[in-house]
Amino acid sequence: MTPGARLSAAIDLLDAILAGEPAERELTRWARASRYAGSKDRAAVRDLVFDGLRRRRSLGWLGGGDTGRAIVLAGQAAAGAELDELFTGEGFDPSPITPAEREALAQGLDGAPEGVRLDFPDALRDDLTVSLGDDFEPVLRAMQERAPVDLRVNTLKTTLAAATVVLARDGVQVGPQPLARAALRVLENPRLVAASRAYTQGMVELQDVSSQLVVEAAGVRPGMTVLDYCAGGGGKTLALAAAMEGQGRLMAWDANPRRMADLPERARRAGASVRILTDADCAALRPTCDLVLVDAPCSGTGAWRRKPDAKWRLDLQRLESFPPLQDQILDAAATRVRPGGALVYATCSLLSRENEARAHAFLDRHPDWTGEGDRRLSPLDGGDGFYFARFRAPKRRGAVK
Ligand SMILES: C[S@@+](CC[C@H](N)C(=O)[O-])C[C@H]1O[C@@H](n2cnc3c(N)ncnc32)[C@H](O)[C@@H]1O
Repeated sequence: MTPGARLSAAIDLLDAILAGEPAERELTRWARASRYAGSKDRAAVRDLVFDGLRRRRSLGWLGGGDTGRAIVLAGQAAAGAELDELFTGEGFDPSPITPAEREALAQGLDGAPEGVRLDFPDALRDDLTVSLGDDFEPVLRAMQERAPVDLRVNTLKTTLAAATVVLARDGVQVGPQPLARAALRVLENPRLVAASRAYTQGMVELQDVSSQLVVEAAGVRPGMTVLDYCAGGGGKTLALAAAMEGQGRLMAWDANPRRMADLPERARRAGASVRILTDADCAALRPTCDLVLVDAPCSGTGAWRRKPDAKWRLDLQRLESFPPLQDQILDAAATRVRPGGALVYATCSLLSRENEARAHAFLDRHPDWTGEGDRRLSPLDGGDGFYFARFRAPKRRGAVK
C-alpha cells in the first residue's frame, strides 16, 4: 500500500468506529477483506487508527470536524508530514485538502475547550478532576500517547537475564522496568514479541507493569490456596501461578467462561498448573482460600491508551452501572476467603467511585474485616492506571475487630 492508501484505509476505519463499531472488530474485518495489505501495512493502519482515537477530540478540532478524515489529516499535520504529497486525490490517496481544512489546521488548539485539548468526554470531567486532583492534566496528557510495552518474565521457566538474551536473539531489545520484580520494558521492536521464541515458549507474557504489581502486592506465597475470581483471559492467573512458584492450589473462575477459553493453552505454555472452575465448582467452593483476587469489571479508564475507543463509549449511565456490580462481586468473592485469609480488589480504573469508594463501602458492609492498605497507579507511575486494595478476613467468622 502507498502511504496515501494507508491514510485512506485509516479514514474509512475511523468513520466506522466513530459510528459505533468496536475498533478491534473493525480492524480485523478490514484486514480479512484487504488481502493486498501486508503486515507492515496492517501495523501502520492500526497505528493511524489508534493514535487517532486517543486524540479524537483534539485532532478532530484541528482537522475541522469529528470525522476520520479530520482526525487523520490533523494527525499527519502534527507529525510534520508533507500533507500535499499525501492528500493528492490520485490513486488511493485521500482527496486534496480544502481551504476550510487549511484554515482549521492553521487555527490550532487556542481557544479549544479543556475536554478537546485533553481528549476526554465532558461527562466525565467531575469524576476525573475529583479522582485525579493535581494529576488531572498530566494523566490526561499521558493518555493521549501510546502505552509502553511491558513483559512479565515467567519465573516458573526462566530468569530476567536469560529472557533478555533470548528476546535479543529475535530482535526484541528490552530494558529494566523497576516497578515490578519480574517486569521488563520493551525498548525496540514490540511487534516482534508475539512471534519470538521467548514468547511462544512461555518465557515471557505481554503484561502491563501495573497488572504485575497488583499480583505482587497481593502477597501470594508458595503453598497457598488461591482463587482468581474474575480470571478473564488469565493474565493475572498466570502471574499468580509464577508467584506461587508452582506450589499450592490455584483456581480460576469467571462469570463469563468463554473469556477463559484460551487459559488452558496459555497455562500449558507457561508451565502453570491452574484448575478452571465451572459455575457449579465455584458455587460449591467453601471459605477455604488463603487469597481471593477480584480483578473487577470496571470503566477501564486506566487503560484508555490501549483501548482508546472505550474512552468515547463511556458515559455516565455506563459508569454508574459498575459500582453496584463491583460491590456484589466483592461480597460474593469474600465468602470464599478462609478465616484470616485475604481478599484483593483491583480495577483498571482511575475513578474514585470504582476504587476507594468501593473499598470503604466493603469495610462498611463488613466491619469485622480489616483494610490492609490500597494504592492507585496512574500512567505517571509508568504503566496503566490501576487501583488495588487488600482486606483481611476476621480470624473467626462473626468476630468483631
Ligand atoms: C477486568 S476483567 C478481568 C481481567 C483478567 N483478570 C486478566 O488479568 O486478564 C473482569 C472480568 O470480570 C468478569 N466478570 C463480570 N461479572 C462478573 C461476576 N459477577 N463475577 C465474576 N466475574 C465477573 C468479566 O467476564 C471479565 O472477564
